[in-house]
Amino acid sequence: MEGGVDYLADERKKAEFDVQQMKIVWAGSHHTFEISDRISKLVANDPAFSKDERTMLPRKELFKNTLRKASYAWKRINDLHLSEEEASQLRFYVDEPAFTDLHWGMFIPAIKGQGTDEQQKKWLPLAYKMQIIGCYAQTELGHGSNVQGLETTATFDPQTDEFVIHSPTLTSSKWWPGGLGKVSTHGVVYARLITDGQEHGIHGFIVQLRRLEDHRPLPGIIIGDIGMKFGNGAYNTMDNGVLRFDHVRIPRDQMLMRVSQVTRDGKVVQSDVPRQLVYGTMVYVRQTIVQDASCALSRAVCIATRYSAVRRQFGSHNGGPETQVIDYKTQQSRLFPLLASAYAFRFVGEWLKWLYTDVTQRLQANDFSTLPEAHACTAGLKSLTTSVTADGIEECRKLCGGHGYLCTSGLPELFAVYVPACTYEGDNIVLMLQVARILMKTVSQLGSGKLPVGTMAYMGRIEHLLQYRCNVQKAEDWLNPAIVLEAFEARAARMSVSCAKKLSKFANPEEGFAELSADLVEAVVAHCQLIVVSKFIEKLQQDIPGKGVKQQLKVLCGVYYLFLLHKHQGDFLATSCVTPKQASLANDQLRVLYSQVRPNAIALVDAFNYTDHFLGSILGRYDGNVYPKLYEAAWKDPLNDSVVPDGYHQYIRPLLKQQRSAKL
Ligand SMILES: CCCCCCCCCCCCCCCCCC(=O)SCCNC(=O)CCNC(=O)[C@H](O)C(C)(C)COP(=O)(O)OP(=O)(O)OC[C@H]1O[C@@H](n2cnc3c(N)ncnc32)[C@H](O)[C@@H]1OP(=O)(O)O
Ligand SMILES: Cc1cc2nc3c(=O)[nH]c(=O)nc-3n(C[C@H](O)[C@H](O)[C@H](O)COP(=O)(O)OP(=O)(O)OC[C@H]3O[C@@H](n4cnc5c(N)ncnc54)[C@H](O)[C@@H]3O)c2cc1C
Repeated sequence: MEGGVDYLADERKKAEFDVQQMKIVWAGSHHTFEISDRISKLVANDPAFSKDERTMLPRKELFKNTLRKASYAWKRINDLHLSEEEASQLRFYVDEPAFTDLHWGMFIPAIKGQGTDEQQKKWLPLAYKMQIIGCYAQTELGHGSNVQGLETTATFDPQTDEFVIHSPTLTSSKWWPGGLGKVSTHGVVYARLITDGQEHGIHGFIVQLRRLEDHRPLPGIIIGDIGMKFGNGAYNTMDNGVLRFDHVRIPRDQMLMRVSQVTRDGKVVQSDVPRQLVYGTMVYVRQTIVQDASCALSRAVCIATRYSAVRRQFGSHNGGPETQVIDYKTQQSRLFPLLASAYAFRFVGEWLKWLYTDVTQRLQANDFSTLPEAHACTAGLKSLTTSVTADGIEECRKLCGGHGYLCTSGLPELFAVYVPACTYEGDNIVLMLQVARILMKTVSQLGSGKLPVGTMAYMGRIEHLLQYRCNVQKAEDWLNPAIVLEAFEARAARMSVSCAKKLSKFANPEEGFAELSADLVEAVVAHCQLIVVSKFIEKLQQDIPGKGVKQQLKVLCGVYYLFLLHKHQGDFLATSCVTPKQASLANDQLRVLYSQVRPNAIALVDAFNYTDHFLGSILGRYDGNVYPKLYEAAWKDPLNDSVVPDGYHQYIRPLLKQQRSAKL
């Protein structure tokens, strides 16, 4: 068989819904669809943004190429007078981690969130025009998760009205900040504030790192790249850096002073905003990471789904074509839950963006009441969605068999770029434990008359949820969203209450928390899955136009929650939320839903509207023309530049000769 063009054309004819309308649902609105469609094509059609050789370039060339692309992207953004939204879409579709991610994604938000109006006025215009380039320098060699444990010091010198930034130990060296190693001129540096010999916790400081004239480090600053990271190409386009300070002086007004101020005489004055706002940039980025999870997962799923329709293996009858691997039930049971998860994460990401916007507006009006909810949701959902996505990309690689292991499948690089999302912006377990603390606090306050709010509101019905009995009697009952929601609520509530009961037996609550932390993480997973399920169900209550679109989303929603129910049936059974019979009925219904996804699978991934450039995968090509393109690409590998490889005369020939003479 030559290529698979016909298979995908046939597949597209099977779709039972309006794909164009689904594209709009996926994008979020007509407006965002129009922008992302236009900008993704602009990037795809510009050879300057080609990614073809990325996995083959040595680090120095790779990095220089990233600089070239970033600078060209900036030129295009200015030449075309792109809006902020269009510019960020352009950077997204260029699809190459770069210092610009940290400049726009963390340095600017840190100044916006933690700087006073005056500081914003001074620094933001420079940053917006990229007259300075910034990074977010928090993590150190010795501490990342434990932010309170950071060792860099910022000591106020009242004589000169300056802070002295210093790295007192090797472990206090800043280590990991993206964009720091080779590019940033400035950084928001997190350090321990000391005035008059007293410590006042961790604060952010704007520190110039390199001279604007010749890019050399300023006196007292040692700076460099931390070295190669996992995978070819992948995150090695980023200059994650190391930074040490030897008594570097900065003016007092370069401490970000929205949360606390240091006066001319060295007094620390707390403003009325909570100190947790120092962590605000992380909350913002965690929220964007949840949105990004649906992008990364949908990309892998798009590749694996298209290839599964092209690939045939076994099952030929009377010389007819073999079976498309997508028709194997095992393939469907691994692939379709990931497809459903991509949609689920899209909608929960949309909701989280709304929540974050709402919290930001409240903060501006000095209403801090929803900050704990924002922290819990961003931390929990960041952990859940990145873990599922990282595992999901690897599963998609396996779903593509041997060819998935080739760099030209796009999957190895996608995995290597994506997998640190489980670590950066908060290690997933550390963040889950943050949510666990909030859950336990909520449970402990249940009798006090203080009603839980937001995503914890279901805990307010604890008596009912503890007595709940699921009344599913036949498989189709599992299509009822009210039944499903209650089952997920009861499971999450019972797991939390069970942890709280065990905790209460410890004389020392901290000891108990440490001892039970693995169980607590499981309760948090149940709570976060409930959030995702409930936001998917809420989405279905909206008016969704387009023939068959809502119906397809209903099917995907069912796949999402029934797959979770099946995978975690141990939880549901152990907490007596469902009986073994009901769990078995759920699985029967899940199989029915898989067969409803099957004819629509290709159209459902087409709805992501990804260009071949963005997908970067021969297996995931829109036209399905896989084999000729794989064959063609092999010959482009530098190893095939010559028929006889370099090293033949030195290593192969002597070996063969030796074996020949041994025979003789
Ligand atoms: C279509 C769309 C596409 C979009 C595309 C966009 C693309 C996106 C891609 C993004 C790429 C990003 C590139 C990578 C960047 C990586 C950057 C980093 O890693 S940078 C480095 C990232 N580094 C990390 O993430 C470090 C992780 N570690 C931490 O965050 C903290 O150390 C800690 C939270 C674990 C503990 O902190 P500690 O101080 O010991 O705190 P305690 O436990 O004692 O709690 C005290 C109280 O505070 C509360 N609270 C806590 N946090 C927050 C918060 N954020 N807020 C509010 N509240 C918070 C807590 O609940 C408690 O409340 P209460 O009980 O008193 O009421
Ligand atoms: C690609 C990449 C980019 C990054 N970019 C930046 C950046 O731009 N700026 C920046 O400042 N930082 C950056 N970081 C650093 C990143 O934020 C930290 O690595 C991250 O927060 C995890 O911290 P850690 O390395 O200290 O992990 P550790 O906390 O040392 O984790 C090690 C292990 O210990 C476990 N563990 C730790 N604490 C606990 C606990 N209390 N209970 C149970 N288990 C625990 C963790 O689960 C993990 O398994 C980046 C990191 C990466 C990988």
